[in-house]
Amino acid sequence: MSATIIDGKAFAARIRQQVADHVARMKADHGLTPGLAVVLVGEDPASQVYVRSKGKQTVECGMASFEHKLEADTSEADLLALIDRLNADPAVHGILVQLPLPGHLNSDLVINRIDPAKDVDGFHISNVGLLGTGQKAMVPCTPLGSLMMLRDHHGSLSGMNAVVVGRSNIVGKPMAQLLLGDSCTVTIAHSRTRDLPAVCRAADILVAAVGRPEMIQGDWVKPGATVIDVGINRVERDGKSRLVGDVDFDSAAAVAGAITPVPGGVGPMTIACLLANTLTAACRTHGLPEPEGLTA
Ligand SMILES: Nc1nc2c(c(=O)[nH]1)N[C@@H](CN(C=O)c1ccc(C(=O)N[C@@H](CCC(=O)O)C(=O)O)cc1)CN2
Repeated sequence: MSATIIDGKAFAARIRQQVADHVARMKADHGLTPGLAVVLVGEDPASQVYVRSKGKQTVECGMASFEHKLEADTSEADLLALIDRLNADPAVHGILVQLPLPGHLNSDLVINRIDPAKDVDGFHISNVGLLGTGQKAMVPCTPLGSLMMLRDHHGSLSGMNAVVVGRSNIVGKPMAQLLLGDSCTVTIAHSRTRDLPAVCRAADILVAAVGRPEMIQGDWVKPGATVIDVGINRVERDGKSRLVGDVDFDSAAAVAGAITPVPGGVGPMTIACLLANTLTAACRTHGLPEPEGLTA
């Protein structure tokens, strides 16, 4: 292995410390405590773990955490009514509805009910449009965390060839917009892209967000490229359950210049950026200066 390992766990800890320091100053100087409301519908085990972590890390940063756990058969009307209450609550600066939602609920309708100023996931159509037009937006947490790691590693990304494999609204599309905003030449590739290995081999920055375990092989990676692996896939190996990314780590790390591991890469940055977005939302709501280095 020759690649530098980009340590998302350590990076996320630094972000959380920056958030905690800023929150402490906000309390002391303005008597304000940022608040994050997280809504979980149903009992998906992975979602329960993520929501617990979000609540714990929110409190550890000195912010207020409001958890709303609803039954799996909650009606759309009841969920929308809860969002309306959170939109109107001045103690709540950020609202997040944990995804995926149970099948009977329309995720687009639910997300677009959130006040865009409190949409700390950056999934509301207004924030999608603001990001796409290069305006100040709430930015989705996983792409924001990936961008922070890339900026930290490279300094400027200007002029680099970036390939994003995956076209989801949550990761692939906003990641491409952010890289374009940093003046990369961006290609969005996907499962139907012709000669996907050759497209990937042209990338100085390769972002894998395709949701297929270890699909991207070492011989798809340009020597010296930076590989950001957004995939989190649980697979069975030798009778044990393990997490792997969308990149075949060992073969890619032998070729890449830098690579994020799974676990311990992009994943921890997702929650750290959620905390940063909650702080940013609170600052914007109260007309205070935004935290430096924690926004796109
Ligand atoms: N409303 C949202 N729903 C979902 C999002 C999101 O950003 N907003 N993202 C994912 C889940 N997610 C946060 O919600 C998330 C996923 C993974 C991690 C993480 O730290 N992963 C660790 C491994 C954890 C493990 O052992 O299982 C890692 O990669 O090191 C944090 C948050 C879907 N839903």
